Amino acid sequence: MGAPSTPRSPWPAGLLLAPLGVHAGNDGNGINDGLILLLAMLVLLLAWLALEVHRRRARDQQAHLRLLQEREQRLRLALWASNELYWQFDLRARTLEITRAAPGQADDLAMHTVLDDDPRIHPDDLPGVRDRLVAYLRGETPIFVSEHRIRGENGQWQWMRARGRAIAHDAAGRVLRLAGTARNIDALREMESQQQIAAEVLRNMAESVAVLDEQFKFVAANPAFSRMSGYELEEVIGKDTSLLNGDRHPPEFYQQARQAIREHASWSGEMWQRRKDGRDFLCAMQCNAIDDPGTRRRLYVLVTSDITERRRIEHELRYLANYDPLTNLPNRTQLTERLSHAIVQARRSGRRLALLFLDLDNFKDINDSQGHATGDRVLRAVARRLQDVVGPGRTVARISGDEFAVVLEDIADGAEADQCAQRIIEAFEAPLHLDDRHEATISPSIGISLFPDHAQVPTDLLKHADTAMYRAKRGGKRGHVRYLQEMETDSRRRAGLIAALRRAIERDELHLAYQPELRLADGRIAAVEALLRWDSAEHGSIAPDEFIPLAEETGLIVPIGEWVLDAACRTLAGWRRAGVDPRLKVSINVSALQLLRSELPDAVAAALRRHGLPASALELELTESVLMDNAALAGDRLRAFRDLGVSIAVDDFGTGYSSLSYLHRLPINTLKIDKAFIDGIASPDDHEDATITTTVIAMARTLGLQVVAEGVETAAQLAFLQRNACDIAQGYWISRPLAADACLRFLLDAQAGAGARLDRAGAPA
Ligand SMILES: Nc1nc2c(ncn2[C@@H]2O[C@@H]3COP(=O)(O)O[C@H]4[C@@H](O)[C@H](n5cnc6c(=O)[nH]c(N)nc65)O[C@@H]4COP(=O)(O)O[C@H]3[C@H]2O)c(=O)[nH]1
Repeated sequence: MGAPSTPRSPWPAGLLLAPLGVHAGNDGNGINDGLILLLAMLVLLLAWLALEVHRRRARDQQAHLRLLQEREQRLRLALWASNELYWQFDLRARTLEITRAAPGQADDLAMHTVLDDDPRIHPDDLPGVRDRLVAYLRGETPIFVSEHRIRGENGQWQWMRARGRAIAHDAAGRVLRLAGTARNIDALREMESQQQIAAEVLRNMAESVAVLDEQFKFVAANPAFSRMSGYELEEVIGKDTSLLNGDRHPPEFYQQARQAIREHASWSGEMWQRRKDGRDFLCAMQCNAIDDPGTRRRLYVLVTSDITERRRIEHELRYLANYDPLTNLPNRTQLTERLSHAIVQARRSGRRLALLFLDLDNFKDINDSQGHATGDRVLRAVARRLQDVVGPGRTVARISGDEFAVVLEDIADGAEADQCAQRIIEAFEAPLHLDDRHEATISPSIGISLFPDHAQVPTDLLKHADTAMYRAKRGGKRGHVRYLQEMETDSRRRAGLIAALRRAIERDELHLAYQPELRLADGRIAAVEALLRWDSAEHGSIAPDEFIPLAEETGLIVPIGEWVLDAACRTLAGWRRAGVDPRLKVSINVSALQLLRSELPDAVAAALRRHGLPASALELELTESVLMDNAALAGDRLRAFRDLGVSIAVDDFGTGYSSLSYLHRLPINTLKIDKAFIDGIASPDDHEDATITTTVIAMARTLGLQVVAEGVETAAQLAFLQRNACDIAQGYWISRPLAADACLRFLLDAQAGAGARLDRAGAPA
């Protein structure tokens, strides 16, 4: 478009002037005619001009109309193609006029206009729309722009983005109408929201996600990448991923991974990487190739998780599953595995293998008396000692608690296993070094089983070695025993007895027998010893020598001992009420485990209180070996009993190699000379027993201790004891252990008579 040009005349200027010049010289008529002609021509000319102007205007109008139509067509096309609609909003009437372009019937585009006198904007978006409108009307924004939901023709909410401006004002300049375009942006918003979610997911992912170019240079990465690698994004963009390579893999490893990604468009695996701070971390990686649709270049998306910690925990769990954390020795699981392997080898080579099953003697006592920390130190020291003795090539395992095992592969015969067991026992004679100041001495009992002689599979080898170990224990501990088939019945019985013993109290299968003790000086029954009896519903009557060791091993002796204490006190209290001499004492046997438990003095005091007995009515019997084995604690415990007023007897005296001078330092009242010595005192061939007995009696007298002779079976023995001024005699010659009511009759009869009735026919209980 240019400046409007002046309309040009269809006649050249010379033509208009030329007729005027021709008639310039004519007279009057000639002048009139000429004038008329001239006027006529002028009229014609004017008429022609008017016509021409009219035609021209018509042409211009048509051209303008075409232009307008063209423009309108273009506008329709633009509206239709851009998917926009045209709107006008009347601020006073609050009506919204919407015009859309849509294909008409004749393949043209038609405009459809609808007037909405109740435009519905989503209530959540309404305040925002209002604010933006007000901002525009106040001139705060150059145009009105808003994204909001309106109710569409189908009744559904649709997101629209509207842009518009004022198109009409009133005289005061206030805006009357706004107009503009708007488009549905549902799809756009959906896409934006998906992009936002994807971006948010990437941002919050624990896995590091990095995008690499074809040369394996970083293009992008999420925050987890920085957390994992220690590098900020800007430090790595454009850098090669080898920036993270450590030296845990050879360079070829990384090359092969890249090669695999290039060839297969995908790679996954584990890789050690190095953080910015130099620490290595183990990654699980997944790398996939993608083709950027925009640039058509190939990219790699690398998703990485740090599995260092997970792997460490896995290792730890595997270690815990196979090793004992206290001693670092293989545990039972690992032992079984190694045994299986060793069995396969032995089968191939035709050689033997031995399994040594070790249990520490009296370990329970150490644990109970000196605490678990000391117990743990002992176990660690035992593990070291065992490894030293058997040598590095052999498996030493800790099975549980104080049980260990040694596997001897490739041995010729059982004798070789015996020798190794003996070496172990001797090695434990030297004290174990616990720390700079503490030592402990402990011995093992060892059971031995052999492949192929005794078993074919690890579990049986273990079971048989365990059985043999129990036999070694019962054989006096600190020894080794090889498995024999016959032991099987034994161990089955043991297991059965233990199970039955656990239920003995609740099933009321226990009772006490009482054996009177005779004062030789005046024939009075000074005490009765309470002896435990067990009549098992399944196993019949079991001797204390059989079930007491089982109760001690299993710890059942603690509740059973409490039961004995209570039952003995109850019986004595009943007897007292029945008229028995109140000077009569009841003595009960106390096992090592009971002594070691700090609750025993309180339990004793409580039982006495419960049954209204004075402390002087109770005597506790402890075997000499219990006192010797627990020397450190025994003194304290015994003093607690002395403070209570309860007396203490040393049972089985003479069997435990203790010195009287040691025992003298303990607050004890009575020595009970073991039956083994009494058996020989009246025999003319056995001077040794007689000498020992008289010496013990004499020494005890000088130390102010009372002496009881156990197991007196004959009148001759009794006479010997009387002659040698023994204080008290106990044994079948005086009375067998009696049931409580029988014992009561015995006591009352004895009181009634002049001295004890020597009841050789008394029914044993
Ligand atoms: N051959 C023979 N034996 C005689 C004679 N006089 C007594 N005896 C037996 O010798 C044992 C004496 O008990 P002990 O040395 O304390 O030895 C007891 C004691 O160490 C233990 N025991 C018994 N009752 C209990 C208890 O309640 N608690 C604990 N911890 N141990 C107990 O069991 C062991 C055996 O007890 P019992 O079988 O009752 O055997 C009793 C008794 O019946 C005799 O003239 N000749």
